Amino acid sequence: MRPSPKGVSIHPTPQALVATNAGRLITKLVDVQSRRGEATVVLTGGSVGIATLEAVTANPARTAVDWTRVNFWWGDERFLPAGNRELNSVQARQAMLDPLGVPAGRIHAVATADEVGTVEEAAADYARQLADAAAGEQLEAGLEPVDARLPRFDVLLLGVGPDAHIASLFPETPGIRTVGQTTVAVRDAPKPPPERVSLTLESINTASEIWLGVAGNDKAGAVGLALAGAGPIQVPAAGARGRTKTRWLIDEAAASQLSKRLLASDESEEDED
Ligand SMILES: O=C1O[C@H](COP(=O)(O)O)[C@@H](O)[C@H](O)[C@H]1O
Repeated sequence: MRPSPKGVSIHPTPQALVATNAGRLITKLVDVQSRRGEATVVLTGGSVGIATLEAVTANPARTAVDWTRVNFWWGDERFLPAGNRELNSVQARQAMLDPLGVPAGRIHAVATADEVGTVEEAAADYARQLADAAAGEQLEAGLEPVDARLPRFDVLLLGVGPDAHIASLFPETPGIRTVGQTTVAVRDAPKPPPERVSLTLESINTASEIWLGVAGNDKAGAVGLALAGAGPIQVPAAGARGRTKTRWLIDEAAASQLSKRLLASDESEEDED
């Protein structure tokens, strides 16, 4: 890995990127579990997101995590019938949740299109699931909430689209502008399928750590703009900010449009931990 701007890790290949991300996730979960007993992760769909889960499953260190005590949520989901292979939850189950034996009660998926009638109902149901989990966490574990409507998210994984979308928050759309609610129903998404459910940006930013995993030349413009400080309505990825840490975990191709100023900045350093 080469020296990078603060908070950015640049890996030579997508394979190196996902292998390293998987190792980081395992280490993070071991750390949170040793402090708190259980941990909560928000998953993403997309190329790097799912490959990272496959790499966790393949990593011998996975056995250091108690997978029966990790809670899983999603940053977004496509509104499709149960079992559809385009569902982020179906891909995650196949890549990691099923092979690692995560109990069903720890998996908090968005309702599918055959469970509820509309994408708005699915978004409302997801908000209720989140609020119920938050209430349970406060009652049972006595955890001080970051936001009373949401459980505590230890790590929230995000992919970034070529248009700089994160979760299902696309540039210049109502979803990225939504405030005052934890989830949002998305219609007319520019990337298929058009109907989706997403956490809002304010929900995403309650996470302790946000890790943006990005690979490929087609994402270089989005990464360059986000790290140059663009506005979140035009460049949603620019708006993701973890409470304690925001990590950009990217490959050389995705880093190819980072500004020279950023790469040469005094903040340039070897990535910590
Ligand atoms: O549709 C989606 O796309 C993004 C990015 O996916 P990628 O394949 O371009 O990496 C993903 O983060 C999101 O969860 C997913 O629903």
